[in-house]
Amino acid sequence: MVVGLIRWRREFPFFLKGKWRGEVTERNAETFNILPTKKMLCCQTGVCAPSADHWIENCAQPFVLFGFSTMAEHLSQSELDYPFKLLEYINGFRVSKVIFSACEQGVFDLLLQSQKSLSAAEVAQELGTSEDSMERLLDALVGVEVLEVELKQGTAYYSSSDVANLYLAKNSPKSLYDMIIYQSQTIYPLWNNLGNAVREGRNQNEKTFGLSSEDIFSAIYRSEEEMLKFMGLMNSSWVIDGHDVVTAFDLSRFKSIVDVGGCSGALARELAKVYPASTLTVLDLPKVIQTAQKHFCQSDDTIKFQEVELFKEDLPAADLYVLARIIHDWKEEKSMTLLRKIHAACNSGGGILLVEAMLFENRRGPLMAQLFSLNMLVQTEGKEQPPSHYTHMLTAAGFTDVQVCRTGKSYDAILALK
Ligand SMILES: C[S@@+](CC[C@H](N)C(=O)[O-])C[C@H]1O[C@@H](n2cnc3c(N)ncnc32)[C@H](O)[C@@H]1O
Repeated sequence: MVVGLIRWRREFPFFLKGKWRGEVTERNAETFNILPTKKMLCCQTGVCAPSADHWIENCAQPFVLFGFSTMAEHLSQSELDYPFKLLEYINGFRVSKVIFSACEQGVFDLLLQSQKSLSAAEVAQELGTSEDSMERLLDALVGVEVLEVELKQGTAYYSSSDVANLYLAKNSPKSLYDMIIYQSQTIYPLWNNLGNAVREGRNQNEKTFGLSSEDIFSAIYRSEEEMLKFMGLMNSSWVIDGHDVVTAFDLSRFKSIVDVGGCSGALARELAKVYPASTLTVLDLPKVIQTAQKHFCQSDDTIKFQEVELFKEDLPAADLYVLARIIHDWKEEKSMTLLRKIHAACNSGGGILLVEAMLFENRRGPLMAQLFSLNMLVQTEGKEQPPSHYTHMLTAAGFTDVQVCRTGKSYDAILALK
């Protein structure tokens, strides 16, 4: 038993909500440096943590959840008595579907707009659904703590939680609606063929959508509607993760920044907010740039867009190249070609920032990155990697001074210099 962690748990009520029921054993303590004096946890995989306080404030909570709750080999005695966590995982797909379905039906938007709690009959009538089915859906949403319920004279009245209003309502500035729609309508069918992907070792675009598994972006952009949905997915990630990623390092010395494969421009906008003295240019395929300009541009945009076929055309010179979720799409040789090309185009004294969900070196997590890697299997030709792998690739492409920063959220950053 590790005293430091027990103290830490007492101080963070979040951790006591019953989400994690495992004991800390010597073995799972190995995954982290546990610092009893600081009463905090820190990853031991060679990453930078600016300070203990930074970890406590910014990193520790989700990090710990993913780290500890997924180590099957470290299941505690209580988990052996009754497999709470295992059952939660086994039913995880149902929880996802409850949230997906409620978003698709417009439940969260209706509850936000109504300004008062509504009965299942009222929600069903407004949304044109079966009353009994809607009541079950609303109850399940209460169970997963995104709705609240109150009984008045035997009738249940449902209202949104703050979390639902902020992240699940379609028009909230922090809405994850587009992410949910893509997960529900594209990722979920692909994951239905996960077993096949594991057997065959390749993506499931052909089996799922009848499309060639060779050209991954032709499959992803198979129609204008699919392209918009994918771009919406990419866009919504940076609404919640963008700030942490762009402030992982001080990038203010790079006066010209190019976001390579920058899609809707969401991450470039975050960079522009934090580094207003730098110019920001988004490079992407012509049809993506045109769609970004048509559907994602904002009136106060300072970012520029440029159509480039990354593997066929020259790249513009710049001080910093940002590659967010690019390397994880491709086979190693193709990624190396791109990294070498960027190194050649980069101004001297410039650099490259890789943004990816990075695996732990010891292979024990984070669960989110492990799941993303399986997602790369079913949809692309790439995979997620630990920092040492990216470091090796960057060094082989000619970059030096590689620094890694774990944000403690879904995406991490690596900066290297020319
Ligand atoms: C996984 S997405 C990442 C998007 C963005 N960086 C982000 O993190 O939100 C990969 C991006 O690379 C772009 N891309 C793929 N192949 C490309 C190519 N050959 N030339 C230019 N861009 C390409 C895609 O259009 C897409 O925007």
